[in-house]
Amino acid sequence: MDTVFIEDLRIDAVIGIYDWERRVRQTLSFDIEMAFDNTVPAGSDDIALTLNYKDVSKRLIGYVEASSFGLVETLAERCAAIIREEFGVGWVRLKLSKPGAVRGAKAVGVCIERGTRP
Ligand SMILES: Nc1nc2c(c(=O)[nH]1)N=C([C@H](O)[C@@H](O)CO)CN2
Repeated sequence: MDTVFIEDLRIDAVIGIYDWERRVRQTLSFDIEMAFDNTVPAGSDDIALTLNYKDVSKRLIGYVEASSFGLVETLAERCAAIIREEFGVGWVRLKLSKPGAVRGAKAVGVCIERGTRP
């Protein structure tokens, strides 16, 4: 299975369940793997035939910056749905990390897989 990936995409957002978290923006990190047949664009060297990681990144940046969910689970689910529905991706693995949220841990968060692997 081929993939297109986005690693450590950092986006600031309002996220969290505590009162103080509703008043600040925190940096989140996204690691994303998306199933895609890369032989098609490779055969023509045509950007239009790719799953364009810049387009996906820009869409997520806009969405996440405007979001204000309590749970990382909710945000991860919405982002996975955008990738699948708007970019025609059949399978996605999305890890959403909240760096520094827990003392002693480098990061905490969730990893979800949605859709069917080709
Ligand atoms: N499974 C989760 N656990 C926790 C979350 C979360 O979104 N999902 N959030 C928090 C707080 O917002 C935390 O990040 C503040 O440090 C706690 N646990």
